[in-house]
Amino acid sequence: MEEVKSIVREAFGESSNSEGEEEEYLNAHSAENLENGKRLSSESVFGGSHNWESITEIDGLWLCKDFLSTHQQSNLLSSIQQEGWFAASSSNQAMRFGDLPGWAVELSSSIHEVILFSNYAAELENYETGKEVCIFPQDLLWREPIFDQLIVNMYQPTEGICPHVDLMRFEDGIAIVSLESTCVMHFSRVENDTCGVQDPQHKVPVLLTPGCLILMWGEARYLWKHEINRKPGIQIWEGQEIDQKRRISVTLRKLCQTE
Ligand SMILES: O=C(O)CCC(=O)C(=O)O
Ligand SMILES: [Fe+2]
Repeated sequence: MEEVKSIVREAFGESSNSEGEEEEYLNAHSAENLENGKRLSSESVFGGSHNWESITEIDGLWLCKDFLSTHQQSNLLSSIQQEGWFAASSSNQAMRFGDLPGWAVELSSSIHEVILFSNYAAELENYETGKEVCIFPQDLLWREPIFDQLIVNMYQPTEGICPHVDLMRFEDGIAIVSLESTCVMHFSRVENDTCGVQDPQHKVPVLLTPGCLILMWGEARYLWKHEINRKPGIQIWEGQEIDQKRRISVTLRKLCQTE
């Protein structure tokens, strides 16, 4: 708890409030509602309020549906468009390593800030309820830079991505921002011969809505494959098939250090 407070102080400056007032202020502004470790609300000093959902079956998988406002989504889309990466119809993916475009650096900072506040809210909840909740581990949050690799994917309505675990040349801690078409991402456990009891067909669906952010770390990053199958008949949510349109995703990762 003290450690988190000192991190928040380091990032946002020393509060002139007394200890009690500071606690009261943060309680009022950052922690609201946690049901069985599944939902968490936090309001940052930047005025944004964010709701997080943990996918209970998968450790290290968090979804923030309201990460980007409609306005922020259109700004992000126009920054991507201005890169001119998708001007040729043959091109549907762009990758950058090291120095990322300004808008991607800003996006990374805003992911960092939102997690920082939400982790703080989670710590307050942990403190009060005795439950352990962590949206993104501190060592990943404070690495420098937080992300140094970017992939922007543009998918036409029936296109998606096959089941995979992201390459081991990337560190733990992956963030994906989803834009345009809503879709369902499915997670399936990496096959493991030593635990043959698991149903190989079992898939965990996660609804990605425009402007949402997903975080994958730990088990979610290493022990689960993720995929998006947008072929007819697969994109079903609550019994309804979701109409598929063009979709753009922004994936941020950190390359492993090579010595
Ligand atoms: O488009 C997405 O949301 C997923 C992208 C992805 O999984 C990847 O690039 O490794
Ligand atoms: Fe991936």
